[in-house]
Amino acid sequence: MNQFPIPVSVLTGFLGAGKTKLLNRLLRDPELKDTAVIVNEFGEVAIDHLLVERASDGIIELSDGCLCCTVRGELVDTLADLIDRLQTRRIERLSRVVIETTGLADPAPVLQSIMAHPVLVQAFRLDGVITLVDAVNAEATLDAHVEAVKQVAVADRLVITKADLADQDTLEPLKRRLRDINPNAAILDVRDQQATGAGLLACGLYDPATKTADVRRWLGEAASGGEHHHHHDHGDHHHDNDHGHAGSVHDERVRSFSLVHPQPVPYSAIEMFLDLLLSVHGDKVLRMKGIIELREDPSRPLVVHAVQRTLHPPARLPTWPDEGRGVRLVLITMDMPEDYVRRLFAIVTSEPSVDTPDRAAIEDNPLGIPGFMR
Ligand SMILES: Nc1nc2c(ncn2[C@@H]2O[C@H](COP(=O)(O)OP(=O)(O)OP(=O)(O)O)[C@@H](O)[C@H]2O)c(=O)[nH]1
Repeated sequence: MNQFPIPVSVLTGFLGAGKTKLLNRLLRDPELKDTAVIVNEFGEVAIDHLLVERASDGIIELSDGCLCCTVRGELVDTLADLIDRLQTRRIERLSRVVIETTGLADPAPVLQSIMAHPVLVQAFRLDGVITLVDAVNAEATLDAHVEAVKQVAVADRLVITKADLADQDTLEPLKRRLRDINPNAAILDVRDQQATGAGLLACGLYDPATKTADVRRWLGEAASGGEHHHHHDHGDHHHDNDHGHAGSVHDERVRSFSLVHPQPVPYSAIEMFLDLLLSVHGDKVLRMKGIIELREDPSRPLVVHAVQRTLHPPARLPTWPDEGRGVRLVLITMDMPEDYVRRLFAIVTSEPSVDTPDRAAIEDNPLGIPGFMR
């Protein structure tokens, strides 16, 4: 019997970053047996022989257009078709799906099309986003294209390619810039030993077998509890390296911050927070992940995970991955009024805060929170 839900990895990265080359290598990895790869063909980008050879094994290529827009419907059909093939035994087993997006794509709509689909969400779970960053061109690409910044911001893993071609002095500043945009993603070099199929693709947001370490990693500093962590607060933060890579105007729009509450909360409070946050400012939430101690069932943490407006069905972990308890949320946002988010969080977790209405008042009138309509 096939195991559901099937993990889906999204492989992204700007034009020519090396997605196809990496995918071809990974497909030779025995750990990626029974993996289906969905590649969108765009323009003249050809699929390597290896992919073509494996086509009879259930690899499905999208025929035209860009995944994020015109092929979006087709991606959903393709995933539905995979499930149909499994059920009719035309495919024996499917252990993972990898979606390679076009270089120009904003990955969020791709993720959303899976997570928001009522049927697909039962069969698939988003396992993670792997973003390739071309060491030679990344700085210029990040300066010029907000899509590239978003690709970095939503990643669970950042994989640097073409370091063999790059001036070695540029690598450290590039890594610093990536860490500034996305402090919680692991950064690897594509030549690293651990850049294997499992090492790269299995991000394990929910899988009880692997997720422990990952929950710690993606929670980053929030996992150590207590202190709010706040990136990009200091205007000169980008200027403190020797090479003057100041980060582009796009970088500045991306913020990563944590919300921490030391106590368990009722499910209704978390539900209200997420509802209000995602309905009003959902398109500014590039990514949100969190682990929550529920008052109703404190021994099994709730893992929540959202991409823009879409909240993935929350999962329960059998045990806590570390010492931390309470609520820890990490948000990666673009153009988000952070103050609003903090106030909303303080209200629903009923922390007293100057100038904010209390929770009962919010339940009566959510429009009463300052910043709600921004
Ligand atoms: N030297 C070197 N070349 C690389 C590396 N990764 C990719 N390349 C080369 O870069 C070119 C582009 O690689 P692809 O794998 O086609 O890139 P892609 O991201 O799939 O490109 P698009 O589909 O156009 O977005 C190819 O010629 C690769 O051989 C690397 O780490 N080192």
